[in-house]
Amino acid sequence: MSIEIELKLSASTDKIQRVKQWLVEVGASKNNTAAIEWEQKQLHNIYYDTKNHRLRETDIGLRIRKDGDRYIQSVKSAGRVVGGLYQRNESESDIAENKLQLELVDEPYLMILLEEAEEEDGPLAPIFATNFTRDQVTIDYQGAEVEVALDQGHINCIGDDVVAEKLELCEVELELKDGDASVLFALGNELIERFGLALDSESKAERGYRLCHNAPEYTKRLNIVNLTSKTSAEGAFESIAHKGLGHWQYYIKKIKREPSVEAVLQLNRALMFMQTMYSVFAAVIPRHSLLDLRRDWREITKNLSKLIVIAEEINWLKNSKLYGFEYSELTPEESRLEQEFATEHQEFVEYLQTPSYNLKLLRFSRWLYLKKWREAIGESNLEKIQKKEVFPYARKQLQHLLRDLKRHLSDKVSLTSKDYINYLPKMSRTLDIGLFFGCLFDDRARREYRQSWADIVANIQLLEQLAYLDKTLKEKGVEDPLIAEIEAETLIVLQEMREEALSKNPYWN
Ligand SMILES: O=P(O)(O)OP(=O)(O)OP(=O)(O)O
Repeated sequence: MSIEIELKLSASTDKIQRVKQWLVEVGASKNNTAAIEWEQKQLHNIYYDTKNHRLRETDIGLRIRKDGDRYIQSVKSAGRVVGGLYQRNESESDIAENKLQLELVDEPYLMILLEEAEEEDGPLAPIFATNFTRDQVTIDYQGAEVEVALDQGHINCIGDDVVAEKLELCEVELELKDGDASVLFALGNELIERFGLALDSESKAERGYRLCHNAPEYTKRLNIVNLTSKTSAEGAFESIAHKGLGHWQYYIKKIKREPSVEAVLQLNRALMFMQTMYSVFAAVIPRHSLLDLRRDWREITKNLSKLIVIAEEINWLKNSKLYGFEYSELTPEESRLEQEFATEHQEFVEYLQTPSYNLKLLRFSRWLYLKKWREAIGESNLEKIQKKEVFPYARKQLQHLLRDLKRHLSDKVSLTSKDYINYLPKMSRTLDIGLFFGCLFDDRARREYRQSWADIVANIQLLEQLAYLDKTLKEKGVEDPLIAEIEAETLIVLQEMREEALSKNPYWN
């Protein structure tokens, strides 16, 4: 079993030709000898799974590749994707014929998973195929050996669970064969700047499943970060950053495919999550090492901001209907929002293809992958933060938050809708911090405690929705006393809820 480290960039046919030409020039001028040698292959790959796609669920890709006269069976784990950089476990074995031979998988753990899937969920059968031409060359780039593959072809479904017939493939893959992973970022940077390629965090297998797996899509929510009490504060920071970035990437893939309001709201969640992370870890990760990155994310946020505002308004109107607030006067407003959303969506998707966005994401991925903050810390402090335990740190942060909550939401002060709404971002940040560190504490106690605060947040969101509805209706010359009634009731409920929430013993004590 080996670990594959690979940077993937999406391209177009003409860009691929230009990349090819450029690599010839770079290769030749470097060695000062003859042109680099390209190898061209026709690769035919069939991906297997059980009928209910059990392997997909376990994030395993199983395929047989036909490469000339060779048949190669490979199993890949989903691993970790940072920007377009993939780190995956991979097991490859030559097989005599076009037939799975699970006993050849050299990682016992993976072999057991595959055999179990077959025993419990039926035979492994072909699901989809990728057929592409690969132009491949190994270059020496800044002292490292990098295999560059230019892939062009298609993904096709096999069988009857078909969504669409064919998906085009056109991508550049940079695989590190020897040397430092930082070189992949440098080469990726060059390819984005020169040819406008875009980072791609969706593997061929993922795309194949999307095309051929007719399963309903569910909303993936940001959930608790996986930490143990042995994790250092620095390690916790990394896990949280990966979680935030993973959420961002997931919904970027979705938004590139379709104009989804939910995806925009979730992207906003990812941005808030990462912002909170920076402030919570200010004592661990020096602020000055973050300046450029924060500026980058601010600019990305700016490009998404209009879409966020429209998505929120669409969402408020939709939710209001669920509460029974339906007004024919608002129908033109809804259509206007839908239209604006479509236009802004188009613009944002175009922005996602620009070097400006892709270089920023690459910079962040590089910083995270290569733990670049360490350079700003200095030897002695580095040792300190590596030894700093997360548990006391987490407690301190949670305690600090509670003090702030008590100050603002004490049952002694009476609060208006506006006060609550103004406090909402802070409340949401508080819940995120619970996700950062929750894993370190008793799960039941944590859930119970969190629920009281989550209910408060849900009610404040209702107030926010009512305020928007009221304002929009008034603009149309409509007044509905029911809105004020529900608002008053919600304020009473919130008063009781905060009394109860504040009286509970926090789970970290
Ligand atoms: O040839 P590989 O192993 O890089 O695999 P692939 O067919 O390019 O697929 P992926 O998108 O998983 O790298």
